Formats: sequence, C-alpha cells, structure tokens
Amino acid sequence: MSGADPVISMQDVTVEFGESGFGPFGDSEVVRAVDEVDLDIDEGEVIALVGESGCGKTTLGKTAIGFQRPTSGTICYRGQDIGEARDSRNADIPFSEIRRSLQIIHQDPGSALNPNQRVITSLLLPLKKNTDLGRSECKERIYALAESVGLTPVEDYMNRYPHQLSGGEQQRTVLIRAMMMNPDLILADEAISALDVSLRIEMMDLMLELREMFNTSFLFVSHDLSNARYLTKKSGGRIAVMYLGEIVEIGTVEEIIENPQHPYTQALKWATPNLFVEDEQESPLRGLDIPDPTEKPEGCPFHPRCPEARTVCETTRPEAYGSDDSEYRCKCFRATDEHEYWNNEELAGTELVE
Ligand SMILES: Nc1ncnc2c1ncn2[C@@H]1O[C@H](COP(=O)(O)OP(=O)(O)OP(=O)(O)O)[C@@H](O)[C@H]1O
Repeated sequence: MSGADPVISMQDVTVEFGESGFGPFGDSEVVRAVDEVDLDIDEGEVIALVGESGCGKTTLGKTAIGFQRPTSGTICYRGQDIGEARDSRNADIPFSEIRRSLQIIHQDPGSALNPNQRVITSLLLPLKKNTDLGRSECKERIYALAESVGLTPVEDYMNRYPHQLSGGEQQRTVLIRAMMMNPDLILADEAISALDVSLRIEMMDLMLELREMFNTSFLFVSHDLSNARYLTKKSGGRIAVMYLGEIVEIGTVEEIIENPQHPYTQALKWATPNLFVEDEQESPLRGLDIPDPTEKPEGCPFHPRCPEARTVCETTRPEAYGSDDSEYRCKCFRATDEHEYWNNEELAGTELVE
C-alpha cells in the first residue's frame, strides 16, 4: 500500500441481481445493475454519478462503500481489498475501520433518524459505538460539527426530536452523523432531491465546505445533470454518466457538459432544461424507452436509442476510449477516429422520435 492509493479503486466490478432460469417461462431474470465498471475516487475528489432511473447509480455507489458485495471484480480502500478485509481478521486495514471511513447519506433524512430519540442521542450512540472517544469528547465533536453546518443555537437543536426539524435541518443532522466519523468518502445518494429547490444549493455548498475542511471525498448520486454540474464545477471534480450499468462517459465539467462526446450524454443534456441552450425541439433519441434491464442489448447497449448508431454498434461493445494524459473516457466508437465505425452503414429506420 502507498500513500498515493486512491481512497476507492474499483476494477472490473459487476453486480448482478436475480438468477438464471427463474423467470415465469424458465427464462433468465438476471439484472446486471453494474457491468464491468472501473472507477478510482481520489482523496478529496468529488464525483457526480448521473443517469436515468434504474441505470445502476445507487448499486454502484453502495458497492463502492462496501454496502453491496460485487458479483465479480475488486474494490479496494486505500489499497486494501474490501472483500478480503470483510472475510479476514488479518487484513492490513480492518473492516471496521473501512466501514467507519465510508459513510452514506440517503435521500430521506427523516427515515434515517429515530423519531423517538432526541438529535443528540441519535448522534452520540453511533459515535460512542464506533470510536474510543469518551462522552464529553463525543459531545465536543458533535457540537463543533453542528456549529459548522449552521445548526445554531446548538444546544437547542440537539435537544429536539426529528419531527421538530425542517427537511433541511434533518439533512444537516444526517450530514453531521456521517461527518462525525471522520470519513474519507461520503456517498450522497440523491441526498438533496427531497429538499426544496432553494435549499439544494445551500446543501451542496455545505457539503463542499465540509470537503474543504476535512478533505473528504464525495460520490454524489443524482439524476439531475445541472446539480452534478454545480458540484463538480465548484470542486474541480468529475462527472460519470451511467447507462444500463456502465459508465459510458467520464470527465471534467468542460468535457461532459460543455463538449459531451457520447450521444447518451448529449441526450441527457438535451433533457435538462437549464443546460439546453440551442433552440432545438426534436429529441436526439431514436427511441424513448429504456430497454428491459434483464435483456441488455448486444453490442453497444445504447444503440437501439442512439441517433448515431451504425451497423457495428449492433454487434460490438465499445471499450472506454481515452488517452494516457487524461482521465477522460468515452465508451463510443465515435470517440476514436480510427475505428471501423466510420466505414459502416448507418442503421436503417433511424427516424428521430419527435
Ligand atoms: N436488491 C435488488 N434486487 C433486484 N434488483 C435490483 C436490486 N437493487 C437494484 N436492482 C435493479 O438493478 C437496476 C439498477 O438499480 P439502481 O437502484 O442501482 O439504479 P438507479 O440508477 O440508482 O435508479 P434510481 O435513480 O431509480 O434509484 C434496476 O434495474 C433495479 O431494478
């Protein structure tokens, strides 16, 4: 292990649900929620994971923090294989430390807090259980964090029950609960989606401030490309675009929002009102329906909906194209000039859907 190891490194990670031959007619009901994904998350890095509902964002996020076991592939925390740490007592980094270092914030903060406990109790119990700190040190840490997320006067907020907090205050409380463990990475799974629009920016700014203070990495799951842009632009992070279990394009804000190469990213941008600037009404997709996840298309998984698809896209799965001097990757033949794609026929019946 070296100091340069990413906080999380995922290699060739696949997660499947269901079993072969268990459908009503003996057919396969296996969903490949995550399909051969490679992803590194560096110290202090912010990565926004975007894509349509059901594309695998939550499953990938939970797998990254060790909540979900992969079907195949490896996930390392600072060089330590998480699966091995879970199953062995002799790991270089014990599983308990990995669990403490990788935290999650959910969409619904209300359900994450015990309605019968005052805020201070909900925070003290896990902190005492997972650290060697005494009661007064725990309280000191919690109060300092409450102060920094603006839950003041702190004493007043700490003595309230969850129903006496607004949605934004509940989400701040859940953020304190994650941050008090001194985590290296927080998975924020649609963490601002349930908040009023006016509070979303405030919450994102708060996460970025905490990241500055503690150098915490964030994996931010969202279906909203404009939130992803806001967070990654302010933090110099990356946006990863998922489609049917795969990261089809990943790069900086400039690469993904200003100059997307993958036709799916272009469609997502088209579908995001405050990102779409040109006066173009026609949908860039050939088909609107997401394919059945148990029957993932052959070749490029996006080809049945892709306006740029050619015959090779029906048969061959694109690899992640990019160069050695950049972390940008794009799983589309159009990202590389030399591919036979350019000499193939456009697919028949490519009328655009209006
Ligand atoms: N525990 C499970 N058992 C069976 N299938 C699952 C399970 N969890 C997720 N899936 C399936 O895996 C696929 C990916 O789901 P996932 O929740 O990761 O997507 P998502 O992009 O986070 O969606 P959303 O934005 O709606 O939360 C979906 O087809 C989903 O139905």
